[in-house]
Amino acid sequence: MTATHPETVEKTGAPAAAERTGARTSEAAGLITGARERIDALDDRILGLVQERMAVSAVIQDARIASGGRRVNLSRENEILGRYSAALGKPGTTLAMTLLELCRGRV
Ligand SMILES: O=C(O)C(=O)C[C@]1(C(=O)O)C=C[C@@H](O)C=C1
Repeated sequence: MTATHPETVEKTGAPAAAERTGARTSEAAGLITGARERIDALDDRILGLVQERMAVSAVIQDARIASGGRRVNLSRENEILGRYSAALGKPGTTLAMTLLELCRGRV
C-alpha cells in the first residue's frame, strides 16, 4: 500500500493521474495510463497462455507416466531452455525454468 499525498486526492478519493503514474505532466500521465492498459491486456493474455501451456504439459506428462515413463524429459527441457535463451538471453533461461517448474513441479 502506497501513501498518497492529500493534495493529490480528488473528491473521488482516487489519486490524481500524476500521482498514479509518477509523471510530471498530464500529457505523460495520459500516455502512461493508456500504455498500462495495454500492458494489463497483454499480461492477461500471457497468464492465459501460461495456464494453457500447463494444461498441455500435464496431458503429455500423464500419458508418459501412464505408459510407464518418467514425468521429466531432460532432453526436451534442454531444447526449450535453448529456445528461450536464444530469444531472450540469460533472463530467458530463467523464464523457461520458471515455466517448466509451473508445468511439471520442482525436480
Ligand atoms: O515435452 C514433454 O515431454 C513434456 O513433458 C512437457 C514439458 C514442458 O512443460 O515443456 C514438461 C516436462 C518435461 O520434463 C519436458 C517438457
